[in-house]
Amino acid sequence: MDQDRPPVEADLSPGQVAGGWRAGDPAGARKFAGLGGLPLEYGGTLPDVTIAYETWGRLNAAADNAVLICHALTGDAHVVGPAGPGQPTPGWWDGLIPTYLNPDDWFVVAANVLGGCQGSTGPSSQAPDGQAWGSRFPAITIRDQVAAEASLADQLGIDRWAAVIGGSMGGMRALEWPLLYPDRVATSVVLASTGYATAEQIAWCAPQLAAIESDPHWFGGDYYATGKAPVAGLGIARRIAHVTYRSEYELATRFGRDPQGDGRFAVESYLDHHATKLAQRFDAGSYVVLTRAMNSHDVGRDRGGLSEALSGLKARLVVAAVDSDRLYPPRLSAELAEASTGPLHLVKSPYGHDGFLLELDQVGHLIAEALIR
Ligand SMILES: CC(=O)SCCNC(=O)CCNC(=O)[C@H](O)C(C)(C)COP(=O)(O)OP(=O)(O)OC[C@H]1O[C@@H](n2cnc3c(N)ncnc32)[C@H](O)[C@@H]1OP(=O)(O)O
Ligand SMILES: N[C@@H](CCO)C(=O)O
Repeated sequence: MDQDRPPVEADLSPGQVAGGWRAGDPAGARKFAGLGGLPLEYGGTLPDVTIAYETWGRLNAAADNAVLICHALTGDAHVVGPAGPGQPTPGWWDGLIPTYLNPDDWFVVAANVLGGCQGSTGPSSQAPDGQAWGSRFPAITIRDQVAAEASLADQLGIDRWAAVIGGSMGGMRALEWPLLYPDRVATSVVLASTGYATAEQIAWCAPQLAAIESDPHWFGGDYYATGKAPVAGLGIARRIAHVTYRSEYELATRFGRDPQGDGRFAVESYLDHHATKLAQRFDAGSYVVLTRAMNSHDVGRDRGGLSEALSGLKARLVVAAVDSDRLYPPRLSAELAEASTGPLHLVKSPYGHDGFLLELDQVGHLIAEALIR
């Protein structure tokens, strides 16, 4: 089998989850906050919630220099790196700190999202009975994820964020923050995101969920104790998703119809590579839970619709779209800008949705400008 193709079976060592971090792994720069029970939007309370986070800089005496960075679907708290012993990996937004967010000025916080697999409570975490939550992990929403971040902010002594910044799923949280907590956010920066998951976004997620859930090693979500993991299904999900993260133009000009010696088109090999990489670092259960949370996203829910929800927004909203983004097309960001009566910023990029991660100079300048008080 080609080494870039995820194996059909992943044999795991005892206690290991394919991808993802587990208690006992080196924490590196990560810190952990025990939040206790978290009431959930759909009802019930998730007990013993832990949120993993990293910080850069210091909270000033006025506690008015705190900035929250919200990661996207497969990101984590490690925005930039390396950041210390046991943390050799680069971050997913390397260069943002200190170039555009100087820790001499700002206290920057990034948390692994609720439902994730990089130290925060998710389906691979232990439930009170000592077994992994697995299929028992409750359905969560973007609002639940923001509520967990608010509880973390309480623990850190942050009453109000100078800015909450995020792209894609992180942008959903950056948008929900000032709606759930109007007095706790000065500025929200929402990148390559939307006010609600559209039919097409939900549609792209459907085959991804089906791929994972039909993997013979999924076991209804309770694979954690089996010694196997649904890496084939997760890899298929990533291949589908990754095409939506890039533009047709980029794929055409970068890969064309180039064949490889092994019979694959270059673009097939590229997708295989990303599938393998994700399966090595991410938990399929978290992928499912977080995908469903994104599908639930609708800031207009129980608030009279999008325009009504945004009409009373107290925070300043900075909205930016990537001009070549086919997953979160600029028209969705334009709706946000219009409803909040602000401008729509366009990031110029050939890369598509991932442009919010790759066009660091444009995005960094936007963030730095948004932070000018
Ligand atoms: C260290 C960590 O894992 S931290 C991870 C934390 N989370 C995240 O990063 C999530 C957000 N990140 C992402 O979504 C993506 O990684 C992005 C947006 C940063 C990727 O953006 P890009 O820099 O454009 O990478 P790109 O899509 O071109 O992929 C490059 C990889 O494809 C490989 N590749 C390129 N062409 C081919 C090909 N024809 N066949 C096989 N592999 C290929 C490259 O060798 C490279 O491999 P590497 O990443 O193992 O070094
Ligand atoms: N490449 C990003 C895209 C999701 O918006 C991620 O994997 O998190």
